[in-house]
Amino acid sequence: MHRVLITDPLSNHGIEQLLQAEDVEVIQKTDLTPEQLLEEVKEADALLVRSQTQVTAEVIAAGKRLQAIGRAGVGVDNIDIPAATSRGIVVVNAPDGNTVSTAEHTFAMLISLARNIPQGYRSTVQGEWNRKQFVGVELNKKTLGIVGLGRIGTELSKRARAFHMKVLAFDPYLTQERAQKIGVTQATLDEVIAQSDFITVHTPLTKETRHLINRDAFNRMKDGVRVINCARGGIIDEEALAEAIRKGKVAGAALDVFETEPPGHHPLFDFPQVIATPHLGASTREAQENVAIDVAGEVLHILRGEPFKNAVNLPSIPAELQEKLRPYQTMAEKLGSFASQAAEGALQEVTVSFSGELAEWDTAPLTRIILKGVLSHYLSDVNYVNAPHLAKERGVKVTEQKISKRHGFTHLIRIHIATDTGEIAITGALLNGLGPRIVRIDEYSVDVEPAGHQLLIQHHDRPGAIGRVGTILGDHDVNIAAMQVGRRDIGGRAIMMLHVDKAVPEALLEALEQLDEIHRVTAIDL
Ligand SMILES: NC(=O)c1ccc[n+]([C@@H]2O[C@H](COP(=O)([O-])OP(=O)(O)OC[C@H]3O[C@@H](n4cnc5c(N)ncnc54)[C@H](O)[C@@H]3O)[C@@H](O)[C@H]2O)c1
Ligand SMILES: O=C(O)CC[C@@H](O)C(=O)O
Repeated sequence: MHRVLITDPLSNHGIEQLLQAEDVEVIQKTDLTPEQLLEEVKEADALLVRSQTQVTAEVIAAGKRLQAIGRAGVGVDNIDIPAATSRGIVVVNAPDGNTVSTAEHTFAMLISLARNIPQGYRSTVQGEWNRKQFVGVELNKKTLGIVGLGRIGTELSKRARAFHMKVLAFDPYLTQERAQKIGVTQATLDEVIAQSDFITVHTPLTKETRHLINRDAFNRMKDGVRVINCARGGIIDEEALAEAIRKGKVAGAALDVFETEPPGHHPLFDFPQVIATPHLGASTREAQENVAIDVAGEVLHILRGEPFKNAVNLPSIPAELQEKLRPYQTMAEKLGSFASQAAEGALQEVTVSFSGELAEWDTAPLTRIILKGVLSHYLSDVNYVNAPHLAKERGVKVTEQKISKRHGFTHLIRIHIATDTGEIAITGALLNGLGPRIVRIDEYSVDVEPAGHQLLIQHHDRPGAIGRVGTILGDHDVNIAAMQVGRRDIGGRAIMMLHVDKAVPEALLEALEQLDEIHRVTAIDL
């Protein structure tokens, strides 16, 4: 039974699929104190949040069973992603579900700002009839500057164009072609700042975007500019904004998000030119149902070991590529595990080479799975989410290579492991009708199914060696299911690969090592 803890208000309709799932227990507890959250998360297999719950490294450490963290929304700045990745916990979000709602809220803030609607409302309901104080401006023919032309920025630009605004957009990933397609003018950040009558930000909050709109930016804006932030508090430097309003540079500001939330009585609220809402961009029935449905479905897939998308801490894999790579995934992990068990010494480097048809594909997901197989021999709690992170943390160099030439096989995966005392290379292939096979161990050709209990014996090629090994296994009641022998030269170095029916006892390993033609014996369990 999977336990899913939900700590922010989510649409029940959205999480219906979780509530109805027979293999899921849903615990909904909102407004938890940090201490209560640390207690509740201990037994959770998945944690679902919106933007209020702070999923800190401490919370993640307390969540010993956590496999997934689901964010019912876009921004994941309330989740310690590196801490989750380090623990191998997948973080998924719902990037599309609240796009329209937030674009509409931003546009509502734009119009409210232009026409002083909140101020007019407050004055009128207080019994005033002040028709001179709230004179506003038209949006028609004005310039809207958008910083961040992603999902929300793009939807907002459509609405601005419908009001005959000129739209300037700055986004490092915006192409001229796309700008023309959606009817905006691609601009630099400086041009947006200097030429816009209204400036709105729609970027994530990152170290690059924190205080992107700062004092220097305000000084370069048009007099009477109006600014909007429905993205994340902190993209606009609030102190610099207050100063720009005081100096008369900024005619108005509309804020849905704040550097600290809730903001309490924020100094900016003392300015009549400032209008504010409590992070309502995504607060519509439609958005909340969308994001809850999306993220609940993703979490369910993760808990059930099914394919999922929208992982924030994993590269997204196109469905077509997922289908291509799926047959190789099990083999990749087995090969990685075999290679690390066959290696001797402290792991230093892992080099993965793909040849044949595999060399033509994006094989990074397979490299992740191989790395999981390799590291699982040395570390517990390794999965393909944290494998690269754990390798890097331990100074293990990981290299991926593509080799176009074929070796008689339609594709090959070769894993070379270098340790502080030596190296070994294992090559595998997926044979039609036979499944995964190890076809080379170092320079020896073999045909080994990477499964069950294996014995890898490195020995000197000598008459009777095989017989003596067989006798010792028999003496220890270990039956041989299959056996492969490979050698370089007659009388030279050679290997035996034995597939045996049960785990190899330590006493058997010691007995084999007594034979003077034996160099090394390794038990490998897959
Ligand atoms: N107020 C709300 O309730 C609410 C709701 C949804 C999203 N948001 C916030 O809005 C943000 C944008 O959401 P989205 O769905 O459009 O995200 P998105 O990822 O689709 O778009 C973000 C865009 O910002 C651009 N960008 C990144 N760094 C930049 C920089 N330094 N300068 C200019 N552009 C930069 C990216 O290239 C991308 O195109 C989210 O990160 C989230 O924080 C707020
Ligand atoms: O959940 C919310 O209400 C806000 C979500 C929003 O900030 C987001 O980043 O998606």
